[in-house]
Amino acid sequence: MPQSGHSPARKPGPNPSGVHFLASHRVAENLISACSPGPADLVVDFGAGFGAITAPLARTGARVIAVERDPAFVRKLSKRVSEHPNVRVVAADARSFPLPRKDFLVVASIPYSISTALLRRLLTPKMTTLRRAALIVEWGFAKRLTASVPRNRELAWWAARFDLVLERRIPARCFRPAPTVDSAQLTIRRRAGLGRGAERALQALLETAYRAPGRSVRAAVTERTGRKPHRALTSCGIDPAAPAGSVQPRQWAALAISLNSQASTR
Ligand SMILES: C[S@@+](CC[C@H](N)C(=O)[O-])C[C@H]1O[C@@H](n2cnc3c(N)ncnc32)[C@H](O)[C@@H]1O
Repeated sequence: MPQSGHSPARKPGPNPSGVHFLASHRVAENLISACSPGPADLVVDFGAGFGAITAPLARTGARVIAVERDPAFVRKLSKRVSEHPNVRVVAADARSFPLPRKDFLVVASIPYSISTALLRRLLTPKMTTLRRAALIVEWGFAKRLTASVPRNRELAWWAARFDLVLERRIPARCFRPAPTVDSAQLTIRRRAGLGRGAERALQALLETAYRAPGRSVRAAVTERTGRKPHRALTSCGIDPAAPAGSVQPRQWAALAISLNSQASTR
């Protein structure tokens, strides 16, 4: 996270301008324990820098991929973790680095500037293999992501399929140099029970709902399914007369599961 800008032309050094390194072991440990990685896990650290997170991750025995774009940091980090064969340092851009095809975790303090792009890569695809993530992100960004009612369809899609939790505030003083704003620890876990069919139902529901978020959820679901949804809505705790844009992500997830199971038993 904390990075107010990244010029590809800047000179590497111990403290390149605009990059804020995590300087708190406790914050790194909290982040790692939110995912509890072990030797059976694959963990990706995006924007690994000098390894404030990669180094303690290495000691968990998990297989670690540390992705870092700056060649000078890549060299230093490779040296630092050279005694850990479970760590691979990759010189790459986190926005295009190929994500693992098998189940993986992410533990990272990601640059502010790529937060949205990275979350889009991790949370948008239907076929994502991300199981869990613990991220340090900018405080305001974490608040928007975890709002009880998502502000748009993309956030609703992420928050309905993944449980997004703002765990704690991380004061700016935990970084060197300190950024101007605080950060947050965000944890991300896949919701159980949303299979392929329910995900398709969810996508269709959100498309319809967010086309006219002020319209009642009853009207949106009726349009989508062609059926009267009263019982399905109330059993998921949704007021049928409420605006479609006011439904909470976990309610959308429950509704998609319910509508999908009704469709498959008819
Ligand atoms: C905020 S620092 C965090 C460094 C380290 N994880 C820490 O906590 O101290 C962000 C790091 O991400 C790297 N970075 C910035 N943009 C990147 C990108 N698109 N892909 C990969 N790394 C990037 C920067 O070079 C920097 O090392």
